Amino acid sequence: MEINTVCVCGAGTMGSGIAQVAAAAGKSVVLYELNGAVLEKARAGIAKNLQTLVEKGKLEAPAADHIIGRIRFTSSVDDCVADLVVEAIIEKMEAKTALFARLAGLNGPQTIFASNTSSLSISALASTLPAPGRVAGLHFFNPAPLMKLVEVVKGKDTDPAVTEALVAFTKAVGKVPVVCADAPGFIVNRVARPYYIESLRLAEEGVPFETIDRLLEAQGFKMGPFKLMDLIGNDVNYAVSCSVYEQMGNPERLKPSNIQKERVESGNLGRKTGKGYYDYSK
Ligand SMILES: CC(=O)CC(=O)SCCNC(=O)CCNC(=O)[C@H](O)C(C)(C)COP(=O)(O)OP(=O)(O)OC[C@H]1O[C@@H](n2cnc3c(N)ncnc32)[C@H](O)[C@@H]1OP(=O)(O)O
Repeated sequence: MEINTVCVCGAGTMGSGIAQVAAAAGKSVVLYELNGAVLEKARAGIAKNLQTLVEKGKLEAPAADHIIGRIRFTSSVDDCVADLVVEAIIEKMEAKTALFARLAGLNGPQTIFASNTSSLSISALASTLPAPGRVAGLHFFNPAPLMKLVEVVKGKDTDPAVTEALVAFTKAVGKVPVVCADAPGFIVNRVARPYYIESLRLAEEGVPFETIDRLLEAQGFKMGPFKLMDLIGNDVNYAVSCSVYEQMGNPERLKPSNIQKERVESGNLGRKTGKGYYDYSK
């Protein structure tokens, strides 16, 4: 079950990063996004990332051209035919199931349907499709071109051959796969939840978020929790917080914070909107 062609659905931060990673590894990629402005931003972002690598001497200019040339940017769902479909659209189950149902009708029986969801149940997503055995999780981390880990999530019906194919694909694109069970937040988001939630509690109690970030970075964390939430996107992080909280039975210790909710409602989503906990507009 070799994966040579990849369709990435959703050209936001994660989708464009995954498309870049797959194209850089020689795969033929379709990047599908309905919103033309988002698609254009993705094209410009990938071109800029590749240009930066060229300027640093890490990539030859012709190789950069080949990488971006391997990505077909499209707003037409009819182009979404591939060996592997990876969805990285909005973190809502109904949107994901509707997309996969549509794409199942376009693709052949061998196509693998993978979700980059951070926390939604892969088994629940698969159960709505005609071939649940072809569905799995393929969870990249932000920024996808840099972060090595990928969680390969087995749903209750995922065919073992599909898991194997995704492990091989992950390695082929230069990442490190970890196969995990379909549990709330999988591994990383389950373990990381208290990093955010407890930091938000401290902020609610009046500790400045800059101080919390500074202290944790001084302890060796690459990014303090507030900088990291701004990188991930406060909308994404809040959706994951709510999803893990609900799936774990609403324990007080995992209750999402109003501070997160307020950031989402005010549109201060982090780096991608120019403002979150910090201001990136300057
Ligand atoms: C919500 C979910 O389900 C999943 C998630 O995504 S959880 C979040 C997971 N991500 C993390 O935990 C990220 C933690 N942070 C880090 O690892 C690092 O801070 C970082 C890699 C993002 C940046 O590294 P840094 O050393 O702090 O900063 P910086 O010096 O600016 O960057 C280091 C290199 O990365 C590159 N880089 C930084 N951001 C980049 C991006 N978005 N895309 C591509 N390259 C990037 C820089 O150009 C630089 O390259 P050189 O070494 O060639 O100069």
